[in-house]
Amino acid sequence: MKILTAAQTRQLDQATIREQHLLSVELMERAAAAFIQWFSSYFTPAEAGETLIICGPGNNGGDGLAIARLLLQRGYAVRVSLLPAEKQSSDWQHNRKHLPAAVPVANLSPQHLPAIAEGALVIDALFGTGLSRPLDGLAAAVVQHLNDAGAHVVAVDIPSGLFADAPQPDDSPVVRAQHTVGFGLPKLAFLLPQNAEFVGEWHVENIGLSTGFIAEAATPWHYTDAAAVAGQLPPRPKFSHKGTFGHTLLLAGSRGKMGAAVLSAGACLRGGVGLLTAHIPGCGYDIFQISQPEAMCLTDKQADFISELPDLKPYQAVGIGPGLGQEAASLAVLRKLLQAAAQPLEKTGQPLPLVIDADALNLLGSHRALLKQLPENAVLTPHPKEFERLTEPARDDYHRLELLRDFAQQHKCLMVLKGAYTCLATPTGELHFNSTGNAGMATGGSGDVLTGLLLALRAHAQLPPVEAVRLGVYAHGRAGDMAAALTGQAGLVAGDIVRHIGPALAEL
Ligand SMILES: NC(=O)C1=CN([C@@H]2O[C@H](COP(=O)(O)OP(=O)(O)OC[C@H]3O[C@@H](n4cnc5c(N)ncnc54)[C@H](O)[C@@H]3O)[C@@H](O)[C@H]2O)[C@@H](O)CC1
Ligand SMILES: Nc1ncnc2c1ncn2[C@@H]1O[C@H](COP(=O)(O)OP(=O)(O)O)[C@@H](O)[C@H]1O
Ligand SMILES: [K+]
Repeated sequence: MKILTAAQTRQLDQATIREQHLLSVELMERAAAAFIQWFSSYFTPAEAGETLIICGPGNNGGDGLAIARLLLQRGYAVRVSLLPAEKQSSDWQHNRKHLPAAVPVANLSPQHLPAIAEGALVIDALFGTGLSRPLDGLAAAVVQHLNDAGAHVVAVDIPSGLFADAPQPDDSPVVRAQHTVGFGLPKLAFLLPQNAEFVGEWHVENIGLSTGFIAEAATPWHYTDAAAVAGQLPPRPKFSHKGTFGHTLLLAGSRGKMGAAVLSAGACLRGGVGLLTAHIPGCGYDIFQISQPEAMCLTDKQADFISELPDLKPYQAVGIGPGLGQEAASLAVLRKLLQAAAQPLEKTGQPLPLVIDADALNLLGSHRALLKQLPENAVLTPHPKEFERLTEPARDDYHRLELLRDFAQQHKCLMVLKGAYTCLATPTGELHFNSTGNAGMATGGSGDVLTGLLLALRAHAQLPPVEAVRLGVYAHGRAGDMAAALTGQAGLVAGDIVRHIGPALAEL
C-alpha cells in the first residue's frame, strides 16, 4: 500500500471526483458514511452519550457536519461546535444547510468553549490534511481546552494540528485522540513514535478512491500489509532437497550470550533454510548442539568470543552479530568478512548476502571506515540506538527517516530500522513500513530472531533482496502477533516468535 503526501491526498480526492463523475460533496458523504460505519461498530448510542462534534471551516469540518447528520439519523445524541472563520468551503456550506435543526449548534469563541466532562466522547473535525500552518489563536485554545478536559476523542482523518507528512513545532497544540479514522490510505504521521500520543489507535476506511491515481503516484513511502507480501514466498518444489534452499553461516554468541546464537539459529531453521552452520565460541558448544540439533556447529579456538572466520565457500548467505560482543578479535573477523563478501559469488555474480546485527553494528559504528566496505545489498538491522551509533542523533522521527534513507542510498544497503512499524530503507530510496508486530516483542532476543529469519530468506535463490527482507520483517511481526494471541503481550518471549515463524510463513 502506498503512503501519499498531504498534497497528493488532495490530488487523489480530485482525481476520484473526476474519474467517477462525482460531486465533491458526494465524496464527502462517502467519507462521513465510512466514518459512521466505524463509529457505530465501536460505540452504541448509549455508550456514546451526547457526542460533541467540533468542526473547522474546511472540508474536515464539512465531514464533521455530515457525520453529525448521519449520527442523528442513527439515533445518537449529538451537538456541534463551530470554529468561526471568514470563509467556509462550499461542501461545508452544503452540509451546514442540511444539518437538521434538532442538532444544537454553538459558535466557538474564547469566552464560549464548550463544557466537556472527563471521558466524554468528542469527534474532532477541526482540521484535516488542509492544515497549512501550526494552530494558533482560537483554534489552538480549543485544542488545548479539549486536551485539558480529558475527553475521549475520535479524530476525523487526522488529529487536528498534526501535519500528515512533516513535523510540527514542539509548542504547537495537537489534539490527543484515542482513535483516528482516516480515509483510503494511512498517513506517514500515523507511523511515527513521536505522534503516538496524538493519533492513538488508527483505522483506515475504504472510500473508493481512484486506484489509477494511486498506482501512478510517485512516493518513497510504502506500507507492507498482508496484500503486499501475499504469494511472494515461492512454493517448495516437490523434488527440492536441502541444497535447494541454501546453506547459511551464522557468526554469533559469546560467553553469557549464547542464547542470542540459539534464538537466531532457530529462526533461521524455521525460516526454511536448507542447511545452517553456526560458528560460535568454544564455551557454547554443548549449549548450541543440544538446543539446535538441526544446525551444524563450528567452534572458535577462543572459549569466550569469536576470533576466526571460517572458509566462506560453502555458504550462500552469512549472518553476524547476535550476542557477538565487541572484542578486538571479533572486529577483525567482521573486517575479514566484509572484505571476503565483496567478491562476487560464482553462481550469482552478486556479493555474498550479509545480515549484520547487534554488536556487529556497534563495531561498525565505532569503526565507521568499515562502512565503505559494505557489500551491495548487505542487510543491517539496527534499533534506533544502534542506528544512532552508525550515524548521528536524529532531531525527530522524520529526520531519522531521512538519515535512514540517505544511509541506505549511500552504502547501497538495506536498512531495517526496528521498532513498531519497522522501516526498511532500500538502496533506491524506498521506505517500507511494516504493519505486523506488537509491543510484546519488546523483549530481549526478538531482534536475534529477526536476524536468523532474514538470513534464511537472503539465502533463498528465488527471492530478490528487497522482497526477501520485506517478507522477513512482515513474517517476524506476524509470528509475534500469533504468539501474543496465545501468551499475551507481557508473557511473550523471543522463543515464542521462533515457534510461530512456520505458521506465519505458511499464511503467505
Ligand atoms: N471532497 C474532498 O476532497 C474530501 C475531503 N475530505 C476531508 O477534507 C479534509 C481536507 O479538507 P480541506 O482541504 O478543506 O482542509 P481542512 O478542513 O483541513 O482545512 C482547511 C482550511 O483551514 C485553513 N487552515 C489551514 N491551516 C490552518 C490553521 N493553522 N489555522 C487556521 N486555519 C487554517 C485553510 O486555509 C482552509 O481554509 C480531509 O482531511 C478530509 O477530512 C473528505 O471529506 C474526503 C473527501
Ligand atoms: N512495540 C513494538 N511493536 C512491534 N514490534 C516491536 C516492538 N518492540 C520491538 N519490536 C520488534 O522486536 C524486535 C526487537 O529487536 P531488538 O531491539 O534488536 O531486540 P534484541 O536486541 O533484544 O533482540 C524488532 O524486530 C522490533 O521491530
Ligand atoms: K481532524
